[in-house]
Amino acid sequence: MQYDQALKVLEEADCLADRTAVEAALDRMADAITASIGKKNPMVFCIMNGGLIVTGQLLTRLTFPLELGYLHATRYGHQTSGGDLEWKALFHADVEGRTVLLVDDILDEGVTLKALADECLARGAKKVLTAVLVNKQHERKVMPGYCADFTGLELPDRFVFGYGLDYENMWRNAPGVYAVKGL
Ligand SMILES: O=P(O)(O)OC[C@H]1O[C@H](OP(=O)(O)OP(=O)(O)O)[C@H](O)[C@@H]1O
Ligand SMILES: Nc1nc2[nH]cnc2c(=O)[nH]1
Repeated sequence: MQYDQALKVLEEADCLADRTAVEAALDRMADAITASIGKKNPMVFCIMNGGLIVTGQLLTRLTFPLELGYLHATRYGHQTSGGDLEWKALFHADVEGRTVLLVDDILDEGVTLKALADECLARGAKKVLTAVLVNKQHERKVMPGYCADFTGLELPDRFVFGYGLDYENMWRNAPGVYAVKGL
């Protein structure tokens, strides 16, 4: 996307959660995560690329011992609807017997998070928990009622960007969660 076009996208977008709202959501998530697994010496996995900012900002709020790693899988690319999940980076850590926390930007249909959680369990993780900044509200989940263990924001069924979420690979850096005009 060209520079001017990208500026127009942000200008015309609807801000669904500004920086203050996102920060408050991250605070709430961190408190709930700490209460749940603060004493479990968990392995935390950032789901790349979208999970980068949420994971980073969440981690500075988690003041207990943990190990950090990343997984990379994608199913949207430049599209606004998902396809087959493609692994970009496979496991490089041993999760056997461990408590695992997967952190991502969004749970839309839940295909990505469920596949990664299933993979952790198949590799012997003792418990797998999931955390997302955004849950998109609709009835197309991978299983009825599928949701993350820790959710920051419940947002409507629109294509969103910012705080790690991209629109055509741009604006992951936008300082809020925005919905693309018309999408
Ligand atoms: O719940 P789902 O319908 O599976 O969608 C959620 C996934 O989609 C996005 O990833 P994407 O495939 O766009 O890759 P990216 O993280 O590199 O942007 C997002 O970061 C989630 O991982
Ligand atoms: N950037 C972005 N990625 C997604 N992946 C699944 N849903 C979305 C969305 O609304 N925005």
